[in-house]
Amino acid sequence: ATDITWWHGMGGRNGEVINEISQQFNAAQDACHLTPISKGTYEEALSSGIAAFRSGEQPNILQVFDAGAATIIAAKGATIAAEDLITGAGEEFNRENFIAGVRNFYADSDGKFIGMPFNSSAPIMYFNTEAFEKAGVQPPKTWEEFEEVAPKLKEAGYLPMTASQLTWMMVENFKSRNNQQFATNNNGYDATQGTEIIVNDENQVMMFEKLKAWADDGLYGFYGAGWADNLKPFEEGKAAMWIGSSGSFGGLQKSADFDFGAGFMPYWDSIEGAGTQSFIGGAALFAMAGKPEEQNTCTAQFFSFLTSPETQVYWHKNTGYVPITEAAYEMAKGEGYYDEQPVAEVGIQQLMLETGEWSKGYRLGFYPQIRTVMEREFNRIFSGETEVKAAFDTIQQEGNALLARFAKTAN
Ligand SMILES: O=P(O)(O)OC[C@H](O)CO
Repeated sequence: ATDITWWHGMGGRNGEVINEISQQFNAAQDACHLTPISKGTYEEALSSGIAAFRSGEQPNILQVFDAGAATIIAAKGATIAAEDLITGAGEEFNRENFIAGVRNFYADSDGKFIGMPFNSSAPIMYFNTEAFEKAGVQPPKTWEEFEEVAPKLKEAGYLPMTASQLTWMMVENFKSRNNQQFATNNNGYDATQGTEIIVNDENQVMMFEKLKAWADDGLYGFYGAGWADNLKPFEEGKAAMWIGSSGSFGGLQKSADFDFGAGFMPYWDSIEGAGTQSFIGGAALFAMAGKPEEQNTCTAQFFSFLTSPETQVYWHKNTGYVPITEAAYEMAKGEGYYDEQPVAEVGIQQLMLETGEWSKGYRLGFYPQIRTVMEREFNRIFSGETEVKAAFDTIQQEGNALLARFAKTAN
């Protein structure tokens, strides 16, 4: 068999399911043998993959998260477009088979798939059913409703809300859910040169002033700006709501020992045109260049295997990532899966909400580094070291300096 390797950035239950689908691929045929290797976090997988490419030791497949899309797409000669790889290997491929929300994020300006969408997610609102029953309130659809119910949840003895990765939730998806422009040049899609982020605007600043005020009033718990910092109080049954990834559903089913439901991530009723879909989250798989043809053929076959309805539904059910093809979504529906597990449908429904002018996605170079600047400033906001507006002015300035540097390298 021809050996191929897949570097990824997943751990926990999702990492286990990656191993399971790799074994399923290996068992389904004899010509190729796939070895998945966890490189740590999404950030670590991206930097390891790029470093390995520079030294000629790249894997066949690299998982790259949404935030790293522009970086990997612009890395000259580092990847082979997934669509070219698949059709070149004689496999069937049709963009229209994919749900609308995933078609653009990892594609070039002509719609050609550069990355192969794999684990697509939405940031959703999980809620502890008993907390809402005890408080006698309904899960909020808007942040205005949150402001009404949060004091009652607090009175009932709960921390009303925590939220995962604030950059993803409260900046990127604040922009998408509220149909707010995130960057010039059509959110970065139309050009790399001259693209600037827009984050120190009135509405973005308002979101964080609210979060800070809610934190000061004990209505929102901030335990750090990173991925894993805020889930524990929800898992322990102390927080009534957690804004987290739909891709955390598989893990939560094992770790949360109580009934929970989910709804869409709230938006602001006060912002005109708000309530649009969220950006596609999660990651895609990139075929690294410089590999022998027989290995590329195996990579193409694995990409086809991954998008088969059976594999997609297995992945969806075991992790919570959304089905990325219409056929897989229909298969899950046809099996009655969402009657049994309505939480599992929330992510895909949120991705299928109305498309706003600014909800289709973003393409920003060095964006993982911009997120790091944001995280530093968010920690300073919640520790009281800086005012919200000043923090976002800093993010705007440092973020745009990073974008300008990226534009030079992409020249
Ligand atoms: O936790 P995930 O995999 O849903 O990813 C969330 C973000 O999109 C990653 O940047």
